[in-house]
Amino acid sequence: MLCQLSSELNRQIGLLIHRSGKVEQVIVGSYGQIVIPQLGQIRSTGGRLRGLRLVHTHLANEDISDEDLMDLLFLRLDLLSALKVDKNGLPHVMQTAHLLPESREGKSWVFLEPVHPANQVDSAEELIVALEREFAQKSKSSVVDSGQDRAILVSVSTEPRLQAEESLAELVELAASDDVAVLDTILQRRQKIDPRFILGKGKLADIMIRALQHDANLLIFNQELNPSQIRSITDFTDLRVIDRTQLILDIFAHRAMSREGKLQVEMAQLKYMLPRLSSRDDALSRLTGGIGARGPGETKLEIDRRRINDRLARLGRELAQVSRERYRRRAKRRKKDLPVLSLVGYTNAGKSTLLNTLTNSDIVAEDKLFATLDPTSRRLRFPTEMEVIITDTVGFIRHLPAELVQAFMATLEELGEADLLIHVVDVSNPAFRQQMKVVDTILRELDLGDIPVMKLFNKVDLVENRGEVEQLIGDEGLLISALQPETLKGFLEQAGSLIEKSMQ
Ligand SMILES: Nc1nc2c(ncn2[C@@H]2O[C@H](COP(=O)(O)OP(=O)(O)OP(=O)(O)O)[C@@H](O)[C@H]2O)c(=O)[nH]1
Ligand SMILES: [Mg+2]
Repeated sequence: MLCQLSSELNRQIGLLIHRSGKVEQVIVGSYGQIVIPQLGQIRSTGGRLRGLRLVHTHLANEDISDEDLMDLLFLRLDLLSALKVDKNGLPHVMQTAHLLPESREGKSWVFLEPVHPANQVDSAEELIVALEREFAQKSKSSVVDSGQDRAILVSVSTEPRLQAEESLAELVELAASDDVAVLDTILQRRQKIDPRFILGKGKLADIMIRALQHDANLLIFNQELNPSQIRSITDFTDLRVIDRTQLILDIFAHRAMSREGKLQVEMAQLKYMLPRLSSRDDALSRLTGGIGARGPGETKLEIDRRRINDRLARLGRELAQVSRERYRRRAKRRKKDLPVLSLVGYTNAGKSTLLNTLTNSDIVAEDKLFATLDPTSRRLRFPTEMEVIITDTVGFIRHLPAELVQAFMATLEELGEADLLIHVVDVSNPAFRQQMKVVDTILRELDLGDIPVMKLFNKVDLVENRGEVEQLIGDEGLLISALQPETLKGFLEQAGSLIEKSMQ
């Protein structure tokens, strides 16, 4: 009957069929194609596939087309069948394609043997159940914790390859630091970045396939996305989409311990959200699911601009209060007139570890980016009996979100009181030169150019060719390992005499 009607109308007709057998939609197309309407509301089975299969007619004896396959892919249809109609309006042959849990020869779909509908003996329902099971098995092995976000990281870059790769590697670390399971990374280098989708539709389709095969629920982009980009990519892929800034903000939201830190992070999150509120729609509500939703997230849907602005004003006042308190504490410390030595450096360079080793302390130091958010101070006694205050600070990172720079300005301002800055560098990181540049730039921006800086090249125990590194560094700084106290002697001597000089 489908074929007959289709033939009489001279238009393709399609049926979207639920697994229960119920026909969900009848779609009437043109002679050459049908357009499937938005399926948002129909999703019901909760599996990896959509729970709908499409059976539609082809009038010109054409095979399943690329457009058909795109529908199969993007709508995650259970099956897609094309029913060829002959000149008399009778069914002629049926072609069927379905998605694969694992790509074969670069293809993520496969065709079944074409059959005449009258000879169709295989059960579509059974095939779909088997497919679902395979998808589930394929992704089960890598599921660590069902509550964990499972992400594919995407970087579209105009930078040279090496730099783009390093930057993506850093995104992987950021994600891991936020307890996100990284399933796959995609790096694309382009001359120009697509303003709507960031990357080409073909590549986006590729990402879709991988997301489906890995059972990912999140896409993390290495560049900042504007609200409409988030929306178009979300609509296109049906995945939650966030950018690097949101990821960093989320890490900060997790880590902030002190009242001041918490206030600062909330402020940064709200500031980031504010311009993105203009398109009050799905794009935002999707953000409430996980990353990007912590901190001020829960009531996001009802919050309007004014309430955010009110909240920001209040946070500003509270922060001012907290900084006054901190200032008083600092003044007290100053009275004792102990010299201050501040550790600065790229995140994960080993600042906290060094402070621990030097002062026999036990502050948090771990292999995560932004382990330290709240500044910590300790007393340190030099072999010469001189006593100083040593402070640990939040680590720096390239493209530090502007909102965060502002938020942490107050904490970083304290660096202005340091008598000596210790720039800790992770020399075992291939990107250490670039990381140093980032730190230098931020120090300049903070107007700390006048304070003497001493460079410590840390983690030398991880370096394979020590001689080479020694040559590379020359007298730029000292090679140390924060884990090996015996390597710190030279540092203590130099720092001691530098401070004594500066005190005279
Ligand atoms: N092998 C080795 N590992 C080190 C050394 N110094 C630090 N680490 C490790 O590097 C990781 C990061 O150290 P942290 O002290 O937390 O680094 P940080 O600079 O305070 O980092 P943030 O607070 O995130 O900015 C930890 O896992 C440390 O154990 C070192 O000299 N050698
Ligand atoms: Mg630290």
